[in-house]
Amino acid sequence: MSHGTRSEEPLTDEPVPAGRRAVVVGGGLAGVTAALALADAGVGVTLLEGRPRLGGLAFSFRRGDLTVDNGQHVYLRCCTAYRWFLDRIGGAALAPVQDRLDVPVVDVRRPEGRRLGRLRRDALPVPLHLGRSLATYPHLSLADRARVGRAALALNGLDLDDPALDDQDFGSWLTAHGQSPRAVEALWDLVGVATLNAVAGDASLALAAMVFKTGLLSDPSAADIGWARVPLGDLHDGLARKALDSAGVRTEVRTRVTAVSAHGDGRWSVRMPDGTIEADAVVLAVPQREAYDLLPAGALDAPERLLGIGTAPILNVHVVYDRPVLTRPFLAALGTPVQWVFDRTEASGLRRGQYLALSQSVAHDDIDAPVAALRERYLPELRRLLPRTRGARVEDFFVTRERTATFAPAPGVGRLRPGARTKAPGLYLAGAWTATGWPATMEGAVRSGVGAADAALGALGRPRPRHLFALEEAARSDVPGTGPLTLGRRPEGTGAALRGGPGEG
Ligand SMILES: Cc1cc2nc3c(=O)[nH]c(=O)nc-3n(C[C@H](O)[C@H](O)[C@H](O)COP(=O)(O)OP(=O)(O)OC[C@H]3O[C@@H](n4cnc5c(N)ncnc54)[C@H](O)[C@@H]3O)c2cc1C
Repeated sequence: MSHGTRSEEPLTDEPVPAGRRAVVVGGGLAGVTAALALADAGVGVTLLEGRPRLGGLAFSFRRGDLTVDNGQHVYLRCCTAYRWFLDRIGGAALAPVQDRLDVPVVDVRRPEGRRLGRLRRDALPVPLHLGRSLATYPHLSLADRARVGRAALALNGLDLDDPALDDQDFGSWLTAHGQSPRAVEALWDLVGVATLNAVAGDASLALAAMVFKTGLLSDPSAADIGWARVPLGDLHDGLARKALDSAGVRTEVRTRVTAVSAHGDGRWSVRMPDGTIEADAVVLAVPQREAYDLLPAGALDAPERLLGIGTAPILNVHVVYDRPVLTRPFLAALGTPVQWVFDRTEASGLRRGQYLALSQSVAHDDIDAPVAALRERYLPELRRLLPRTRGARVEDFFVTRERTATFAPAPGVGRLRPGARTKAPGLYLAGAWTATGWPATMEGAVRSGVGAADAALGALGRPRPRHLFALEEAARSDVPGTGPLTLGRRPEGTGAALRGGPGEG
């Protein structure tokens, strides 16, 4: 195989000049981003993906007449890199952001019955934009509301560049700042579990502070929630593929890379079951375990650190009812194992009834449970949460399990996440698990792809495409002197992605 031809048509009359060829391994959001960025800079790019589709951990599949997402994905207005990505692939209009943050939160445990609260923002400057919502949030006592305000201000005062933050857990910090177990459950974990895929006690203070500071306290509109109104696959596979094709990237799916090796003259060989591709730069945009397996000796000082980055599961419970049972696009729940519920009807193509997806983060207890047990657990909970389900018939019930949905954002994980550059010239790392400063999100994945492409373009002597998302360089690295791109400080406001974030009955 060589770059410059696709199966159907020649990409260009001009062959890509020597010294300007790159292979990107892995067609998740990180890899697609890196491939687009490199191709936009005039590099000849081959993108190799082991599965039959692009999109990595954020994909869709067919189940009868339904198009199902493997897991509900949402993002926030402050996810500027992911929004740039949506624009770049021509998908922004298909995944719009709500006009103004509005999250219905239903508590079903209260003695007086089911109670609805709202987390909303006003058109006021930070932090006043959340003041009214917090002051009237019915799931917290008056005293807790006042203490939450004080803790939010203290959180906002933390310096995200202080490496000591990553050694502490968020739960202990919250306790030390007067947060009651109820405040943790009804507010901090409500947001934190969905964004970090960990409860406060298991989360790095650095990552939690990053999420809350950027998502809630950087800009009044930062936490407005966006989600795809079409199947994820339409964006991350269909439109991404189109954009790659028109940028001249040669994309090979069902192509698993088995080895990556350096020639010694600065060039690289990328081996697949049916051949080898030569390149001047290689971006490994695969999960950390696969990256560890593919990294040549000496590429990182302590490659075993990659194996120290844990993973955390997310379960999605899918229920199709014979009638509408939820009147909002999504809701969050308290006092029940149900975390977030989304209306998936329109995006899935369902014509009759309503399709709900329950997004269950930190799903260690459920991830291996049989479907029958999950059905027995969740259907009664939905009857408590959504009264209209009580008279409705369940037409379909199934689950999707992502055992390694995210990296575990545990204290100390920051030290284990490598930057984009390796010690092997021409070899770069990308993936939501690399040192982006973000938790495992679509935003982090896109940022990492931009970072890897930036590093490769510098080495290849190619100018950065003007429209490419701008990350700021940060001087943190596990490879002294290489200065990889890490924390992209938000160019225009910022934030975090709610996982399982966005619908009341
Ligand atoms: C259920 C679920 C819900 C989520 N919810 C949200 C959310 O609401 N908001 C949010 O922002 N994020 C969410 N995330 C996280 C988000 O999906 C990921 O952080 C992001 O998609 C990771 O992208 P990536 O490119 O870094 O990695 P991946 O998506 O893992 O891509 C890596 C790719 O490399 C390929 N690959 C691996 N080895 C090889 C090889 N040897 N050769 C070729 N290809 C290879 C894989 O097949 C894969 O396609 C969720 C994830 C899951 C699973």
